[in-house]
Amino acid sequence: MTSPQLPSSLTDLVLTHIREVPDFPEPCVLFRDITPLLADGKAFRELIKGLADFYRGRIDSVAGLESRGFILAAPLAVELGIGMITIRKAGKLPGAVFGVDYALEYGTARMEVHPEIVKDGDRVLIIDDVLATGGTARAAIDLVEHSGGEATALCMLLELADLNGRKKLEGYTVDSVVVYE
Ligand SMILES: O=P(O)(O)OC[C@H]1O[C@H](OP(=O)(O)OP(=O)(O)O)[C@H](O)[C@@H]1O
Ligand SMILES: Nc1ncnc2[nH]cnc12
Repeated sequence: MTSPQLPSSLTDLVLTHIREVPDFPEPCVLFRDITPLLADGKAFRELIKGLADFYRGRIDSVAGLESRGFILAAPLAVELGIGMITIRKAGKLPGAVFGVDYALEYGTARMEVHPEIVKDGDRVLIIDDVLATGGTARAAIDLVEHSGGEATALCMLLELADLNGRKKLEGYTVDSVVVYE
């Protein structure tokens, strides 16, 4: 069975609201800045409503990845009337956490979750702004699954295809609103 495709109207909406900033945060990186999209209330609302229509009835909770993923996860969860799972960088969540270390382009990082927040068998949508090397998204899958949830789909606003992030996510549904080849 083929999985449903995000509507192309959402792709156009996002594409027209992204600002490209060369050499940020370091030389030779072309930074894709989502802040113009967030600042346009009509466009931001249209995006969240479009994503809600796409996932309605197929997921039980939305996992947002710190920090730009939070900006998308929270309104989407509210629009759908479901809960948001907060996946944070190391040392930010209080109490007992489960953590996963992962590789960045340079160095390593760690993401953490409160495992009891994820209900057994919950269909979880993982959402973030950018899929680059895929390390962050892969760590999020491991956190959700270790906590008893099902990583039903990953939604990425922007996918930087030349960094091959999808390779780390083989076997999972990855819905990217915009793919930069
Ligand atoms: O696919 P990867 O190579 O793992 O990279 C993608 C991650 O990088 C960015 O986050 P960043 O760590 O810059 O944090 P921020 O959201 O707090 O800016 C982006 O928001 C993704 O979470
Ligand atoms: N090129 C890029 N633009 C915006 N966010 C990013 N995160 C990782 N790479 C990025």
